[in-house]
Amino acid sequence: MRIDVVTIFPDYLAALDLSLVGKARQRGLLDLRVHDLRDWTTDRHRTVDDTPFGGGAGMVMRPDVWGTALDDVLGGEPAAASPGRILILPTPSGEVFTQRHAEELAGAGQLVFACGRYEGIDARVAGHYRDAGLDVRELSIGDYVLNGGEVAALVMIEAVARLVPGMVGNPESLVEESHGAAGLLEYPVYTKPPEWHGRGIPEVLLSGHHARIERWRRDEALRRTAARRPDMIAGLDGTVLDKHDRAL
Ligand SMILES: Nc1cc(-c2ccc3cc[nH]c3c2)n[nH]1
Repeated sequence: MRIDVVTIFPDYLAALDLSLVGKARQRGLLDLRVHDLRDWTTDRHRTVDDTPFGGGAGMVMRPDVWGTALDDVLGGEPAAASPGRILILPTPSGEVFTQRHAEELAGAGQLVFACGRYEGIDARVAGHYRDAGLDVRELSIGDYVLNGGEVAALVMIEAVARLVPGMVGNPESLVEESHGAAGLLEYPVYTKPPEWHGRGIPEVLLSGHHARIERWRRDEALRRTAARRPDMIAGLDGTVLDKHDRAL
């Protein structure tokens, strides 16, 4: 998979040289390229923004600079001729990014993240590439406002990259996870020491009885989800909950 990030703060993406994503890049599993938007400016001051039409505070990022950058990064091919390519615009006003998005994006051939700053990117940029037939997604990572798209891009890249085959050593660990296949939050986990600040371990986890352990974990996941994310319970399809679950 190829991932391109276009930003005026390329150093913000240095975290992608570390840990799993960094190793995947070294192993050639991930072709991740970070680009400085200012490399596509044409003036002495390397200007990327201007005042908003209609007035108001702040500045807006120019469509012409973004257009030349994205045309280059998309390889100059007509957008429609590039299936498996997705242009992602992090924005507080986008659809909220979820694990389902991560799973879908992990199957793409190329992801291009356009990280805005200031008051955002001129709205014509998204429209231009959408009308050219490209798959354009305006995505939020949550209902809070950041100062730019870079942190959102880091979040989405990590969530996607860890799903790319070969990224994590044990693919099993991708199955048992919060927001996993069962659509429930993760159960609580424990490790040594068996006692810590006078707090022990749930007895069932020391029993060696795997069926009981599995059931306890499922119950805890259900309890946690009902308490913290009742919206997720409402979203479960009827097949997920068995009669034991419903009795909780
Ligand atoms: N979920 C979320 C995204 C953002 C975001 C994304 C891009 C820009 C550009 C300027 N401010 C921005 C904020 N805030 N919160």
